[in-house]
Amino acid sequence: MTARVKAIVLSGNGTNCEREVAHACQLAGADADIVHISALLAGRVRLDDYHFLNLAGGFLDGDDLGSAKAGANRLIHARVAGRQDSLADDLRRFIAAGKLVMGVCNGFQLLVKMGLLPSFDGDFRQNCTLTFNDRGRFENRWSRLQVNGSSPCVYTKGMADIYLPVRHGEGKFVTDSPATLARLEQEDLIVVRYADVQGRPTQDYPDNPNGSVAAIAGICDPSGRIFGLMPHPEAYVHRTHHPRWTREDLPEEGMGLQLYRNAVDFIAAELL
Ligand SMILES: NC(=O)CC[C@H](N)C(=O)O
Repeated sequence: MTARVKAIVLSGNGTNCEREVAHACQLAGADADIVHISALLAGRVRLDDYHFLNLAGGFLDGDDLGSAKAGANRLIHARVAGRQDSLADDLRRFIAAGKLVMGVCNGFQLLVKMGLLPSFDGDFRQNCTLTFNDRGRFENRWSRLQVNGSSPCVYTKGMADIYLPVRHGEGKFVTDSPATLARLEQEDLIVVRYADVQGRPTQDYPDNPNGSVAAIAGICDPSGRIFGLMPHPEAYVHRTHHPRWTREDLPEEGMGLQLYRNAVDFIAAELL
């Protein structure tokens, strides 16, 4: 029997996209388990048994303290039952083993607030955040994304542009200093940028829905294996998810699925 790619999708404390993410992983050829975070903390399920960790969108802890902030503290500090390790220790081992982590929307906020992105030198230090949209309200709309073909990102390999929905109140990407932004640019860790109709990165609303600096919609770590983005790839895996599917001639497969396919293919080639 051939080995299968095993994806884990975390749920609980306010996630709401875990079923869509698990479905996308399955369509891409992986086995996918939705696992409540308490099962990991209780030691009933082990991260080690998986190849691909998915942090889904939602409203962790009701966005209290800022989106994903309380969730980040939980993952960093809570001990796994019967062990000295926290989930963050498990996560660091998972990452050191060359496994893949993708965070979408609330999951991206979680990765950034845990310091797992961009983690320039594997230092897991927080130097970016996602804060309130410039318009001061929740934005629910479709976005054009320009893909940086020079980035090491495993997930966007071979892709030039993507069309995906955003749904968030705190999607404005900012850095702690101009030096952090410069380094993200120099190392090509900015993977996707909000773009206008011509496909050019833009600061203008609504094409840039939140006012993110340098039109940043998603970034990766230097290995390209940890990736976070505000738009939702799991929400466009079929033609009928597209807002104009009854009027436009579209391929059967939605553009978001390729990100999951690239992840699963990478794992099959490198880790199985
Ligand atoms: N869809 C989401 O994951 C939303 C993330 C977060 N609750 C926000 O509004 O910014």
